Amino acid sequence: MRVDLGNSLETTPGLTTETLDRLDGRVAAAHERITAGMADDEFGYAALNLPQTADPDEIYAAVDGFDRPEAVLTVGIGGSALGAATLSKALESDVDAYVLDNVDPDDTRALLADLPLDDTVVNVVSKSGTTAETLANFLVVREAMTEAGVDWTERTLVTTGESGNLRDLADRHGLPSLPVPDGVPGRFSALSTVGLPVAALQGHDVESVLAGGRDGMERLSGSLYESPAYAYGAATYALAERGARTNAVMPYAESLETFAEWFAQLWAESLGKDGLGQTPVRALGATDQHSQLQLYRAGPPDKLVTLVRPTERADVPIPETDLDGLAYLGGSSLGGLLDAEFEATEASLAAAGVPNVRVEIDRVDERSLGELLYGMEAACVLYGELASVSTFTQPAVEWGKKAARGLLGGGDFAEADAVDEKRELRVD
Ligand SMILES: O=P(O)(O)OC[C@H]1O[C@](O)(CO)[C@@H](O)[C@@H]1O
Repeated sequence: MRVDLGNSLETTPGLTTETLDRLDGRVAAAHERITAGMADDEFGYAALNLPQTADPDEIYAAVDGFDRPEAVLTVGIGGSALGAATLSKALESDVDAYVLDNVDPDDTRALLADLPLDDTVVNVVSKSGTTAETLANFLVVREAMTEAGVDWTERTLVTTGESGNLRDLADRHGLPSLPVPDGVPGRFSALSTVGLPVAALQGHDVESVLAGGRDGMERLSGSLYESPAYAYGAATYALAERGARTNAVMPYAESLETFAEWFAQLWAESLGKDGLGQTPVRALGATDQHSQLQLYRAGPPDKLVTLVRPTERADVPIPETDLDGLAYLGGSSLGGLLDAEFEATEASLAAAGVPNVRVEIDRVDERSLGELLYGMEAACVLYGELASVSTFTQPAVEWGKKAARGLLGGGDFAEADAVDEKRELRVD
């Protein structure tokens, strides 16, 4: 993973090399805190040890009991689904990967109708084992399998904590199961038993993903000038402090679209605390040049754009053409056009004084993905240290969970009562 901060200097909002030099002292102190937390496997900081503590053999052993399936369906939500989804979106496989991480009846019905239920492994993941959406979806999937005459106990892998509904289910039915890593919040668990089983089922090299994570670990240092992850974390923090309250993450690769979704949870749930934070926007290049770029260039000066690309990619030639005006495309290639668009967008933002940061990986493969995921996790931890927020908790999400549970009769919660007090101004 390589980071180029050049287009965040002298922009609006913007940084200077003096700013970064001053910040580097705080990065050194933050790095000391981070490494101490890693050394003690402290809650949260333990996530940054995963490339060394995750055991590929444990993951392979858990999935080896399944014949190579036609499809794998992940039933989970948030960090329990997005790490696996990022890897399966990015890496090609002849095992189709699906994710059920919402409770939309139309979508769920359509998905179950399409799935080869007798040749699908259901990968149900919940750290807590109590998340309503995940458990509701699992009950629906289990019923669908039963109605299709499929023995769901033969096709289900459970990844969950030491206790809870899912652990009880796995124990009761003797299901293959994996633990979740201790002290790791879900959004930081991609490089673990949470995010890697799908990659193993799809035939990807889990050890290479973890090796990429170790590459990222080795780059952590006491200076932002020596660590791409810390450079990104420090620059995004300093830009937020100066008004860049939005960070549009815009990968120029369809295979990295879900990475932007994974990043959004990591950034929002870790840093959105105490009235602070930086709003992650999921964007995609070149598509969103024709959708959001107008706002990024000519809207309020409150944004940073993170442009991500692989520097090596397979390509597709654009045929020569005799169509007037299109000759410049003929003989080029789609990858060449995409890279030209990347560089043009980057320059376009700079010309408008909009801060943007370039993040590049060699190619979209297991090792580069492992390093990218690890690098963004480390960047997030550093940002949290600099901002002095509680990076590894997410208390604000609990209110809504209690309200929904109360509305469904799952307990007596004041939050559910508050739903009835909604202020109305209806326009029918
Ligand atoms: O893995 P679990 O416990 O089902 O939680 C799923 C997701 O829900 C959250 O706890 C937020 O509600 C996320 O932090 C987490 O990734």
